Amino acid sequence: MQRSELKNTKRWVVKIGSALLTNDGQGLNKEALAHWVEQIVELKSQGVEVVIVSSGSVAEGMKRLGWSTRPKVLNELQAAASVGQMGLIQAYESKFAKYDIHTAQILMTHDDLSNRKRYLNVKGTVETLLEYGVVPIINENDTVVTDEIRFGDNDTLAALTANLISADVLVILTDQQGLYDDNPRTNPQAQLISEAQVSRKDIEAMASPEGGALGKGGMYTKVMAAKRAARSGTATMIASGREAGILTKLYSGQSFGTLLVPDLEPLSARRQWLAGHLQAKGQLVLDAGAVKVLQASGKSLLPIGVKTLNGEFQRGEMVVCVDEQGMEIARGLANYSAVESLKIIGKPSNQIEEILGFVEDESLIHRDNLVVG
Ligand SMILES: Nc1ncnc2c1ncn2[C@@H]1O[C@H](COP(=O)(O)OP(=O)(O)O)[C@@H](O)[C@H]1O
Ligand SMILES: N[C@@H](CCC(=O)OP(=O)(O)O)C(=O)O
Repeated sequence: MQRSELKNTKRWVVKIGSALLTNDGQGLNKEALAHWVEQIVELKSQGVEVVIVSSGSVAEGMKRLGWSTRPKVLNELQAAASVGQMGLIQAYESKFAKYDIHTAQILMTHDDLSNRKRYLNVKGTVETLLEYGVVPIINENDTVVTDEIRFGDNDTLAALTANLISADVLVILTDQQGLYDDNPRTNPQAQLISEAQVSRKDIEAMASPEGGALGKGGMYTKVMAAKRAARSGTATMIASGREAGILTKLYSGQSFGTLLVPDLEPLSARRQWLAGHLQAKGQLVLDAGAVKVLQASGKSLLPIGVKTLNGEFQRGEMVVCVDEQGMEIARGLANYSAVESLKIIGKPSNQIEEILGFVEDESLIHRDNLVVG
């Protein structure tokens, strides 16, 4: 994708980060919010469907409750989120109402998306809202998630949303001009990267997880979000929400921010869902031969190629496959529970029946349920 092609795109996810929305902690910046709404209305008039992923509930809640530092206790964070979400949605709803556009609040958790039925349900709802010209406004359902299962940052949620609706473009608006070759907060000499292929390994190292006082994930989660978004062929742009008219400038192909081009083969819709299924229940450590086979041929993973395993997974649950150095190679759904798998790893598949007394499949993970990379 080139910048000049952006004006032919039809479906955008726009993520607006906490750092930006709240001017790094001064409560919701309603003037700026009105300006982004105005631009989204302009995009809609050009035929672009837009979904907003908006942070800011915790920051706005903190301001409403008179708290000056982000609480560490989960229940306090959740309380702030539930208070602040009211202000956030109210602000979007009232700004869009001026243009006779309806908004819809969608609060999601990772749990919702990892359940296939609920995932398809959310997808259907968002697509229906878009058909009716409504602007869905998505945030994490902060009040119900616990530390272990929360996304935390909204970059990941925005990328999964882009996968969910096969968006053409994911725009991540933040408080910097884009991705720099080093954190500009700590290195004033850092240079802006205007464009990069998403598969470039060095961009991860440039992006630090250190953000501002209220942002979560820094630039690292934005680069990882771009990689994730590329699974649905979605191009990502990281840009400054402080730049006047940024969304319409990007749409018209002007060179602002960082364009991360999806140069990887898009995955099928089901594989995207599988890959986005973050809650792995276990880990399989593969030998070098199995690593090679998975990477080169897209074949199923046989028990003989697994050296050890960790975790207490059941049949059908997600497991991560790593090499002997601990690097993730693939992830997929296990055909056998951890207890059963322990008995058959390192063994040829024709011994499964003798060992377990039954055979679910000759593979530990079938290729249809396996996502490599
Ligand atoms: N390589 C980099 N380029 C740009 N910003 C970076 C980089 N590495 C880290 N950052 C930091 O990431 C911050 C943005 O992330 P974050 O604070 O989480 O904001 P948001 O709430 O918009 O997600 C920037 O303010 C900057 O300090
Ligand atoms: N769900 C949280 C957002 C978390 C967050 O700050 O994310 P990010 O904007 O990616 O730094 C909120 O609304 O406050």
